[in-house]
Amino acid sequence: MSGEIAAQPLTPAAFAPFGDVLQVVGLPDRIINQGLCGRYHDLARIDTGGGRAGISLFSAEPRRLPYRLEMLERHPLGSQAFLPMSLHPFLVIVAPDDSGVPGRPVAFVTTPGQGINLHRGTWHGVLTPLHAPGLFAVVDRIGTEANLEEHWLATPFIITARP
Ligand SMILES: NC(=O)N[C@@H](O)C(=O)O
Ligand code: NI
Repeated sequence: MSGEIAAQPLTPAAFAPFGDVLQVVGLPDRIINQGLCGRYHDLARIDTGGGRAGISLFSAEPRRLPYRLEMLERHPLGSQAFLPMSLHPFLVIVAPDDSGVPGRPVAFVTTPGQGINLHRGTWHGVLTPLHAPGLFAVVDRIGTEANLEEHWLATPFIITARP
C-alpha cells in the first residue's frame, strides 16, 4: 500500500471509528457561571485502562502539506486527546487495524477549535500541527508500562490537501 491520500474535513461521524471530536456546536449542555459560560459537557471518553490520566503540554514543530507519512503508532493501554491551544487547524491521520498492522490511513484537517480524542489502541500519526504555535494540551495515560507501538511503513504515503 502506498500513494497519495487527500485530507478531508474532520467530522464526528467520519472520525467515530477512531475517536471523538471535541467541538463547540449548537447550544451548550449547561449554562454556568451566572449565565456567562456555556458548558459543552463530557465530550470524549478518556480510557486509561485503570491507570492514571494526566495532562501534558506538547510544543510541536509545524509541518506542511503535502506531508510524508512514514510511521503510525498506537497506545494499547489508553486513549490520547489532543486539544489545541490555538485556533489553527492541524492534521490528523488515523488508520484501521489490519491484523495487527495499520490498514489504509485516513487523513483529516481540523477546523479551528476542534480537538480530538483517539480511542485506546487506534493507529495514528504523531501530533502534526500545520501552523505555529504547535501548542497542545494532551490527555493520556501516565504510567511506566510500555504504551507505544510504532509501525514504520515500507513505503510512505503522501498526505495532500483536499483538491
Ligand atoms: N509519543 C507521544 O507522547 N506522542 C505521540 O503519542 C503522539 O501521538 O504524538
Ligand atoms: Ni500518540
